[in-house]
Amino acid sequence: MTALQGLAPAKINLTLHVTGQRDDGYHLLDSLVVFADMGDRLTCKLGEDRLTVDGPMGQGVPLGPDNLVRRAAALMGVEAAIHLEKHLPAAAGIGGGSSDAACALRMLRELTGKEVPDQGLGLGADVPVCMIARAAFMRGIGEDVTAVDLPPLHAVLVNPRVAVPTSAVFSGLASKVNPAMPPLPDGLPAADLIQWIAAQRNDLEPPAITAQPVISDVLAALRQTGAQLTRMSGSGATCFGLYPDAKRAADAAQSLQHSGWWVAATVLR
Ligand SMILES: C[C@@](CO)(OP(=O)(O)O)[C@H](O)COP(=O)(O)OP(=O)(O)OC[C@H]1O[C@@H](n2ccc(N)nc2=O)[C@H](O)[C@@H]1O
Ligand SMILES: Nc1ncnc2c1ncn2[C@@H]1O[C@H](COP(=O)(O)OP(=O)(O)O)[C@@H](O)[C@H]1O
Repeated sequence: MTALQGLAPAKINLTLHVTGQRDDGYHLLDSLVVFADMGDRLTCKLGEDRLTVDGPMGQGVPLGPDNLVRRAAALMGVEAAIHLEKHLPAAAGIGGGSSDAACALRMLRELTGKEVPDQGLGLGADVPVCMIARAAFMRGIGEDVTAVDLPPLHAVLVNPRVAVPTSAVFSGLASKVNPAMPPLPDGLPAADLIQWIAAQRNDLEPPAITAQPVISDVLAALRQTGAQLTRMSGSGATCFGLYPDAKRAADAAQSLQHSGWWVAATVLR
């Protein structure tokens, strides 16, 4: 029986503008999303229905039918043995569960030849963008995904090891209707792109900081490493800093190792 291996990369919202709310409570988003060169690792084989989890962040990940990779197999209508090597913190604003689900869906699509219903939207608003796992604009509640070419960005990701539930952060928004992103000019080099991103927002940052004030400390620590831009991703608590090159990102990550926080230097694409 063929076994496939895949990477479920961390998802980073470089910008996240909340522009409205639908009648069902879901919020309308306008977000520029990129993916790291690191993440969880999955192995998938058709046959027995089984999930095993290990890896440095495997503790506490649900093993039952609510795990998003098991829900991915159920959505595809197949039984599969899936092994998940967890490297990303959960409930962290970097789509760990959504990216795992998307990776499982891609592998099951390849193994079965079946189409993925609705690009996996039923498993979470972040799953469609995680299906393409490359730089994209994400709009609607997450279902409207358009790939975009960006220069690679050198980054450090920092999570203070506190879980932030997404729905609670959306509920804490002071305003549900905020300005959309302006159009992104074509072909910006990295330095100009970073300036453009700096002029945008993550509207979920203030309510996430209210829920977990340590996020302010993470942003301040990243600023002190000389990052060109610091911001929170998604509903938090993971924050990122952007740097002009890989050496400066690696040095920044090294200088944050003593914090006890989860720290990763990476390239975003
Ligand atoms: C906020 C974002 C930004 O990329 O990222 P994360 O912080 O999760 O990484 C995503 O929209 C999260 O996507 P995902 O985590 O898949 O969301 P879901 O499981 O569908 O929804 C979890 C909860 O978030 C809220 N939610 C989510 C998406 C959206 N457009 N509007 C919402 O209001 C709802 O309260 C929902 O019950
Ligand atoms: N494969 C998975 N990995 C991590 N968390 C998962 C997984 N499947 C289900 N979950 C649940 O989903 C919740 C949200 O996790 P995650 O997708 O990592 O967060 P976020 O939406 O903030 O990026 C977790 O609290 C966890 O209980």
